Amino acid sequence: MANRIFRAVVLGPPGSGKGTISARIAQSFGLQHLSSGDFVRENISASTEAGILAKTYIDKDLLVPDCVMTCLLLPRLEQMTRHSWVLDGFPRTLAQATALNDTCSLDVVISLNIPLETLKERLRHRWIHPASGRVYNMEFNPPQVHGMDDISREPLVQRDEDKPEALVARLRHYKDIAKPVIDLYRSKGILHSFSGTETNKIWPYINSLITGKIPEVQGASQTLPLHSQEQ
Ligand SMILES: Nc1nc2c(ncn2[C@@H]2O[C@H](COP(=O)(O)OP(=O)(O)O)[C@@H](O)[C@H]2O)c(=O)[nH]1
Ligand SMILES: Nc1ncnc2c1ncn2[C@@H]1O[C@H](COP(=O)(O)OP(=O)(O)O)[C@@H](O)[C@H]1O
Repeated sequence: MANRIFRAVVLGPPGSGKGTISARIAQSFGLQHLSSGDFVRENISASTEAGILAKTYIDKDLLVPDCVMTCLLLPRLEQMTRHSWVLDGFPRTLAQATALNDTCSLDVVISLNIPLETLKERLRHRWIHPASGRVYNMEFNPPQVHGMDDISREPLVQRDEDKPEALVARLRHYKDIAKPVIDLYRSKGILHSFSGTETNKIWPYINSLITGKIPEVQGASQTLPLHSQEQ
């Protein structure tokens, strides 16, 4: 468990492994894992005002507007001033990065550079358990029982936005809006970029980066829920 507050953000296009790597960071270092996609999906399931609004954009394969995302995310982060966390999926735009900057300071920003063909292939095989946000890949981390979540045994689904026809436009759009965010964190001196086609090969480098940033971390710690609801 970290002895001081530590905050990391993981940036990357859809399918780059933000969720997978953030879950490993959370588990290895005892941090909370916060996922913007999960927040959005929770709000859609709960039919909150923000969730209903967000769904109208997601249904059109669009990003949720900055003001909706910041209203969803920032109050949660403000409640977690005494917790260390790793955040994936936010910020995605410069406006979100600026709003985050006004709320808290970050120790590390990890940017994942994964080739386009690899992203397409991964997302084609990505299946999720909607209720928990648990993510599977039919090749990389298949479920124990085909098509079923390992814990609840409920059916897995493929998200509409992961279907091949929606993918290329999504990935192109990511590049355009991510550049100023990456430039901002590079100028602050906290950006660390990792390239490759396999999460398992990138992971040791990320692990050693974070170990170096929080030397007081006592190695692998307790297992936490991957998609934490903690306040
Ligand atoms: N084949 C393969 N799949 C991976 C690898 N790393 C992650 N995945 C899978 O690729 C998909 C996208 O990963 P995810 O963490 O959801 O990416 P995100 O959209 O950036 O959060 C998921 O189905 C993962 O299980 C890898 O190294 N190889
Ligand atoms: N920071 C954000 N800004 C705008 N929209 C977001 C943000 N995070 C999540 N969303 C919306 O929720 C959807 C699902 O998010 P996520 O699970 O992070 O998907 P992926 O990593 O596959 O893009 C996104 O496609 C987008 O519409």
